[in-house]
Amino acid sequence: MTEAGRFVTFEGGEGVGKSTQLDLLAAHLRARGLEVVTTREPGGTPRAEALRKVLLSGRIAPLGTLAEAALFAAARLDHVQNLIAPALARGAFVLCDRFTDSTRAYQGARGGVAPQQLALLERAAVGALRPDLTIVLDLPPGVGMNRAAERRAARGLRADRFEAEDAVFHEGLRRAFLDIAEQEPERCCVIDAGQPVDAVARAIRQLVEARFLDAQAAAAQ
Ligand SMILES: Nc1ncnc2c1ncn2[C@@H]1O[C@H](COP(=O)(O)OP(=O)(O)O)[C@@H](O)[C@H]1O
Ligand SMILES: Cc1cn([C@H]2C[C@H](O)[C@@H](COP(=O)(O)OP(=O)(O)O)O2)c(=O)[nH]c1=O
Repeated sequence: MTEAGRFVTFEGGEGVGKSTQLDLLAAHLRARGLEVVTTREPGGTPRAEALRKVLLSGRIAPLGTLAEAALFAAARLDHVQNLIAPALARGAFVLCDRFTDSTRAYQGARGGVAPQQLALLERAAVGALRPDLTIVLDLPPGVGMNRAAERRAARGLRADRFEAEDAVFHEGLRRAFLDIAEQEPERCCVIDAGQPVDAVARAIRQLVEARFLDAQAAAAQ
């Protein structure tokens, strides 16, 4: 468990619906009167957002995946110290779009950085902090990539460093997230993201309520 608050992360490949579902869960929890902080990685603080720009531009890629992993960790260190940890200490729900599992999947499983090196970077960035719950949104990569491409077209954006990777990369990513969920079943929950938005949102609400809010209500009785 984290400190007083609750730390929930959303993970999965591109276009699986992480930010859509994060916003819906935030609205639901706020309607119940809870303090909710929504954030994302890489980013979440001004310094980490500056690192995000460089990472997603692809300018770090020539330095290799270990250097990329180190920069993701640097962004995460600032994010944890200045936003996530203080919010948890206040007792807030912190909902984060991607976190350490994205580094494990993208830079580790797909990028080939050794697990021991990733573990060192992770420890330096987050210390003992672990998400209380990680929601892994699972979708065949073709569907997610199409969704992400439609979203980009609607916003007039180009594919970033990772969206531009090929189908084999994205299929491997899906497997990597499912493997993480299998290894840590108490922390991770896999949800079928191919369902309509409302059905996915309902599944997530039920999960969060059962895990955090029902238990709280029972303890208060
Ligand atoms: N369950 C869903 N079914 C169909 N389209 C969806 C669903 N969830 C999200 N989308 C759409 O897919 C695109 C990507 O969703 P988004 O939440 O931005 O994904 P992510 O944050 O995982 O990249 C958006 O245009 C969004 O409206
Ligand atoms: C947090 C994190 C993200 N990433 C990648 C995954 C995404 O391609 C990108 C973040 O872009 P973003 O637009 O937030 O993700 P999405 O496309 O799912 O909406 O950075 C890593 O490679 N390692 C990490 O540790």
